[in-house]
Amino acid sequence: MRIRFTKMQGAGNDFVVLDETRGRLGLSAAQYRWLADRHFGVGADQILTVRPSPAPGLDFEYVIHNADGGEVEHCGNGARCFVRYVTDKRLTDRNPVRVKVRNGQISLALDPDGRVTVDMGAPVFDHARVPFDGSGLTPDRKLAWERWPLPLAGAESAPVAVVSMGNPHAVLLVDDVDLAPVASWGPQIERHVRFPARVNAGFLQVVSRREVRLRVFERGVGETLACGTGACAAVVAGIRLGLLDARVDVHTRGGVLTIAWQDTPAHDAPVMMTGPATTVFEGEVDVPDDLA
Ligand SMILES: N[C@H](CCC[C@H](N)C(=O)O)C(=O)O
Repeated sequence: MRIRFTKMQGAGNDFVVLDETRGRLGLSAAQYRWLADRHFGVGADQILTVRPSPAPGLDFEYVIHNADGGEVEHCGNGARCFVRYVTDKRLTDRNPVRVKVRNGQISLALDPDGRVTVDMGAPVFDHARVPFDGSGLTPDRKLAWERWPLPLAGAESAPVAVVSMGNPHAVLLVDDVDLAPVASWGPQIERHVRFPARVNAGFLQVVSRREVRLRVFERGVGETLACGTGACAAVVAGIRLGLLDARVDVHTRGGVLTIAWQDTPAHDAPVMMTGPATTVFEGEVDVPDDLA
């Protein structure tokens, strides 16, 4: 099947963007995997699909597939590229743009300086909705909020803060992200039995109350250069742990994201994320129809 696509990136998290506003492509999980494959296909961390509005008051539907072909609930860096795409392609003249994601809706705005600000919605801490199974574990409460000692291979346990941004995140504090056990702990945490839907694993280094460094081993992908929802989850966790102020610059390996969250007694304020969104190239490709 010959398809047109647009290659984009937000802080180095890269995407193949597909336009289904004039009809569905009907791609399979194997075809999404092929598109994301950096050797046999185009290459991307996620595949983003633009679909027409599913309901009044919404402008588009935003569908996300990880490189492993699985559909997921949310992608923050992808949301910024989404609004850049629909604006540059003149699919809308609205700003902000309201889009439906799997678990709700979000608002995306193009800023005058060319960056993009996304209302990422409120974080979720209810373990059943992450989902996370903390049964039988005793949380560590040395800081202002709880961290759960996730049993890993050997005698190790990873003290994780658990938060959902629509998609699940486990956030660990590390002294230096460059020395963090991302390659060894990342896969163990991603597929840990206590995260029944798997999880994105964030390694957070607090530089100051307004500056952090972050690496994320993403569910369904592996380590990416940046993770937007991971940056939101890490800052929210850092604020609840009492370590961060309400507005934080997150230094990722692919660029800087600015996250703002005003914590309240109900912890239900929306998280605002600002960062770059860039079109790299346009292309056409023949996607094999006979993939296993
Ligand atoms: N790997 C994530 C989806 C993409 C998130 C990330 N690329 C972002 O910018 O938020 C998951 O399985 O929940």
